[in-house]
Amino acid sequence: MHVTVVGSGYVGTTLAASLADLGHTVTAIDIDEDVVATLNAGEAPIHEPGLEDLIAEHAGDRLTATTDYGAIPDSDLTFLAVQTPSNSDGSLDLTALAAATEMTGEAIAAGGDDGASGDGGAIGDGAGADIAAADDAAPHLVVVKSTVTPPALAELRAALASGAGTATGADGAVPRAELATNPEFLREGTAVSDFRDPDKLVFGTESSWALDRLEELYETLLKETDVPVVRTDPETAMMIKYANNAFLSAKISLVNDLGNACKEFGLDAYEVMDAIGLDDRISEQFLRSGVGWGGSCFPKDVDALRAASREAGYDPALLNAAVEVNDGQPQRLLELLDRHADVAGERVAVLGLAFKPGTDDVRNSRAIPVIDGLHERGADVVGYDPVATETMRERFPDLEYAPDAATALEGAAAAVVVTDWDEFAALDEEFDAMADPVVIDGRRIVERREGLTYEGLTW
Ligand SMILES: NC(=O)c1ccc[n+]([C@@H]2O[C@H](COP(=O)([O-])OP(=O)(O)OC[C@H]3O[C@@H](n4cnc5c(N)ncnc54)[C@H](O)[C@@H]3O)[C@@H](O)[C@H]2O)c1
Ligand SMILES: O=c1ccn([C@@H]2O[C@H](COP(=O)(O)OP(=O)(O)O[C@H]3O[C@H](CO)[C@@H](O)[C@H](O)[C@H]3O)[C@@H](O)[C@H]2O)c(=O)[nH]1
Repeated sequence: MHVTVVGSGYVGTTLAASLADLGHTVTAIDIDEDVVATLNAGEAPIHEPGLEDLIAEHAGDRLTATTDYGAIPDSDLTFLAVQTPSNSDGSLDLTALAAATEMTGEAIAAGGDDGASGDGGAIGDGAGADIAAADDAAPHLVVVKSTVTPPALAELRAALASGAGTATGADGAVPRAELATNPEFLREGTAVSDFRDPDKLVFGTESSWALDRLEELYETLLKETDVPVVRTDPETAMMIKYANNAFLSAKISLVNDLGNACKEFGLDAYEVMDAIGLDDRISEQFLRSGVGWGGSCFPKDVDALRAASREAGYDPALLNAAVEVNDGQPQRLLELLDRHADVAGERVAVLGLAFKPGTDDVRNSRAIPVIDGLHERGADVVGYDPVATETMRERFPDLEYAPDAATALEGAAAAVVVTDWDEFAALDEEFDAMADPVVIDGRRIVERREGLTYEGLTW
């Protein structure tokens, strides 16, 4: 199939390159000219293991990038993978996605003589005009990949309809575009392999025609794997996405709540969690306590779900508490540090800047409140991350960034560990170069040993 993907960030680029790898012809559209140039040069605009190889293999062949929405009407379907950030009150900021949706609709309407859909036949040659539709006309399928609260889908439908307009079919006006949802569950750091081997696919459609299109698109994946497919309506599909993220975030917050209690009791939360993870009903995954959850998804999605629920008349108590616990973890880490060192005027190393290992993404990284707290204490902060230095530099341009962990630790009065990069587990004599070997570990990655003043956040 010929697929257009609007938005070439973490999700859109992974989707575009992976669909090309499945054999589809993919046009990636982004408003950022640098992103488009990078893709067309066969390079990845973001750090994601395996992505560079896929792009290098397919760029210029099955994968092309452009800033021009004109490719949309000639494609069989269009994915929307534009960002959906939070407003300052936590609610969903739909501005970018609604604009992209309307522009997609306009491109469909302006699709020209040979039709609004790759195989659907002619529908229109301009928005709002008197248009004679071919008998076999099908609308263009626009699939929302971005994460959008169920109530917000109404706004996207309106934006799509406003852009695309209707054509005159045999039985009267017919929409030129139909909306579906196909939420994404990939994790950063393992995005490419998550796409190829997902836990589930969720198709939210309003017609059997749209469902058939999605089944056709994912045919190879469905044959290669025994991935379960959830077929439902667009709103339920998006609620599944939010419920998934809400559940996982709340699980980590519960683990942190229990972990904080363990710490006060002088117990090791990891020993406790390893044991409860043996219960199939709990599962061993997402039981790692520490400095909390960050990233571009959990914080904003939980906030958007809370805001949308409140708007609908329900205040979700447990989700509110999950956020409260999460917000408290960086503070607890700093309080542990205070017990061992007065860092005013002292060099303090922050090991790990990315919100998790395997990515250069620092959105809502726990490193941000930790660095803020260190600055409040008057510390001289030096940060180190294997790949996220440049992205964090945008947030903290004046911070000192070390080229490696050893340099960051040299002469430091304390070190705090924020990201569980594997390489931190191998650190040993590097700590001996510290002015005072105080290590506060927010991820249980550094080995506790003789000669270190070591504190784990929950152990
Ligand atoms: N990052 C993840 O791990 C992840 C996983 C699952 C779902 N999601 C959801 O997917 C969506 C995208 O997230 P992301 O992290 O890839 O975002 P991102 O910020 O990395 O990328 C968004 C891209 O869209 C482009 N863009 C903005 N407006 C545009 C327009 N009008 N036309 C074309 N391109 C436009 C931007 O230039 C940017 O390159 C969000 O809704 C997010 O919640 C993200
Ligand atoms: O036991 C754990 C597991 C994770 N985390 C933290 O939780 C955050 C999120 O981690 P993870 O879920 O692995 O990464 P994301 O890439 O944010 O992926 C989540 O968010 C995506 C965007 O919605 C979804 O697609 C994924 O399914 C969902 O796992 C990170 O800060 C981790 O450090 C913990 O603190 N303890």
